[in-house]
Amino acid sequence: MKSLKNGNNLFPVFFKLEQLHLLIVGGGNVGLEKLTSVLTNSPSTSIRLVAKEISDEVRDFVKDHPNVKLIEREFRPYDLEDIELVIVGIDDTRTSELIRDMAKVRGLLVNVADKPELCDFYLGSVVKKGDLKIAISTNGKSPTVAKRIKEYLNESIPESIDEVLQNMNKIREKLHGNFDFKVRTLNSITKDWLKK
Ligand SMILES: C[C@@]1(CC(=O)O)C2=NC(=C\c3[nH]c(c(CCC(=O)O)c3CC(=O)O)Cc3[nH]c(c(CC(=O)O)c3CCC(=O)O)/C=C3\N/C(=C\2)[C@@H](CCC(=O)O)[C@]3(C)CC(=O)O)/[C@H]1CCC(=O)O
Ligand SMILES: NC(=O)c1ccc[n+]([C@@H]2O[C@H](COP(=O)([O-])OP(=O)(O)OC[C@H]3O[C@@H](n4cnc5c(N)ncnc54)[C@H](O)[C@@H]3O)[C@@H](O)[C@H]2O)c1
Repeated sequence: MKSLKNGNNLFPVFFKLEQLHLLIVGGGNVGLEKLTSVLTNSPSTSIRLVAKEISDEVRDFVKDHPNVKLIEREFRPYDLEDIELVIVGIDDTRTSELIRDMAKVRGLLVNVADKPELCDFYLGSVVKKGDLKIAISTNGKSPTVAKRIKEYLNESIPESIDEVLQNMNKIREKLHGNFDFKVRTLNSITKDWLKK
């Protein structure tokens, strides 16, 4: 059996994307897919979307999002100005590589959709229940399996998990005493959860 150590070495983080500036290049199927993923999670993210042709579906999807600026023309290097993250989803690998190189010179983080070798980060499959969010990665091995695990978790985690989170948060805020005491109390309240 392959050593588990050689598995997924990606480091998961949760970006406060609504505080960052995102450039999306491409306004077709893939552009729409990535835009959907971003706006579903972080609806008020500042997004500049540049594409030679922007589909009606993309236009329709962003019509209630004044934070998304659509620019219908070819990508130009100055599109990278004041940007922190870049997602490229165009039907032109050579140009994708050029955009990636220009972005790297500026120290930006880049995802070229469906081109793992050009990515600094991958998008994950996401489960959301109120304040709970779980992001799934298969290390690029099978996005389809990531989607299936998302569906499985969506069905098996009850919506009421958010109530639990809100209640725990209230208790957490009311607890006085030193750090050790708080940690011990919160652990003891939750210790039998999964045994029920
Ligand atoms: C999670 C999700 C997020 C999102 O995109 O929003 C996502 N892909 C999703 C779906 C999906 N994508 C593809 C299919 C068709 C079936 C198939 O090919 O398997 C399906 C399934 C479907 O749509 O049903 C095509 C595909 N995707 C990549 C390649 C290239 C390659 O593997 O070499 C190809 C082949 C292109 C070709 O053939 O030309 C690569 C990547 N896709 C990733 C993310 C990153 C790794 C995530 C991970 O570690 O699992 C990574 C590495 C980079 C990135 O794009 O960020 C989203 C889940 C939606 C959900 O949750 O419902
Ligand atoms: N559609 C899918 O589900 C899918 C699945 C797997 C892989 N892919 C691959 O992903 C890539 C994109 O696919 P798609 O379906 O989104 O294509 P698409 O034709 O729907 O969209 C491509 C977009 O890129 C834009 N574009 C091209 N060159 C540009 C440039 N220089 N500057 C700005 N915009 C530019 C086009 O105007 C268009 O908006 C392709 O390489 C495709 O093979 C797509």
